[in-house]
Amino acid sequence: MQTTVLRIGTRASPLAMAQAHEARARLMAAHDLSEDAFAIEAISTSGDRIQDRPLSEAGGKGLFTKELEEALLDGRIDFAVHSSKDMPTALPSGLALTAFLPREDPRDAFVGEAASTIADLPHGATVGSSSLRRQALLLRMRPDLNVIMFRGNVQTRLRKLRDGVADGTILALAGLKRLGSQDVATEILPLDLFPPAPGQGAICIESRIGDSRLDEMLSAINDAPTAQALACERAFLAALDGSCRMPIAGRATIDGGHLAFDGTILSPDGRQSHEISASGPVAEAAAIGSASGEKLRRDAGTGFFDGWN
Ligand SMILES: NCc1[nH]cc(CCC(=O)O)c1CC(=O)O
Repeated sequence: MQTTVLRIGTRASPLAMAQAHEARARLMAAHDLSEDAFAIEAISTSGDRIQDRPLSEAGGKGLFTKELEEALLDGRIDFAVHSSKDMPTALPSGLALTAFLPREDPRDAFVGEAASTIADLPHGATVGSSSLRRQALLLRMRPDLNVIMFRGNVQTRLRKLRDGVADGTILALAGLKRLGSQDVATEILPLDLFPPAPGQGAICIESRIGDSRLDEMLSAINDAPTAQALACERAFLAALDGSCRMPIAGRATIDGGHLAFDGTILSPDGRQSHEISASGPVAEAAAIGSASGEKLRRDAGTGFFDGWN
């Protein structure tokens, strides 16, 4: 008989709940457990509450994770389920990312009202996105576009589109798929034109360091290639001091024991960019990521990073 209930912490948005359910389903399958073995605790975060300004101004990524991490450190939950893309590179001491689920499609999708593709949007059309990366990539493709801030969860953004607030928006295909809403995508954006954010499409689990019984359970659902790719992407971000304050794209792929990484940094207007491609053995995933970040930092020069804030 199951005696201890594992408490899963998650944000309350429909996408976050879908991710928590996926993590629970994988744990149930791996360990032959029933739903009763888990309790899902939905926790509201500052990132969910702040809707009136870009998160890059309000304090960045940690806004989606702070309250979950406090619950972990207080022992109110046993592990938290996150979108890796939302995770800061530095975690509070005592916590670690202990498992990654197999990565979903990392591509971005365009959801168009006025046209079904970015290329077909009328001159000067309005596209909503609060992501600095998506804003810069949009402007690189179409400098004529009027890019406006668009906050809120996936449903909120889709409602704003229907209300005519913008002619289109960009969302992660992974999120749309997890919500069963991939049909709203009118164009799947190619990786070379629209390189994804580090971590995009990968769900991660954060827990207390040293919880060995939990670590053993989680190791059964950890996807090694996703974990290796994320070690590289997060090291890249850390080397660039990756906050939400500049447009950064980065993606690693794993083929057996080999890792290939592509990274891009852009100016917010999309006019300037620096790119890197690197590869090597997966055992060096983090080293490849940080060397790539440092190389881009040198290529761009310090002015590149200071000029936009
Ligand atoms: N900041 C919101 C967020 N964090 C992760 C995803 C998508 C899902 C994923 O990347 O796994 C989204 C929504 C979006 O970008 O459309």
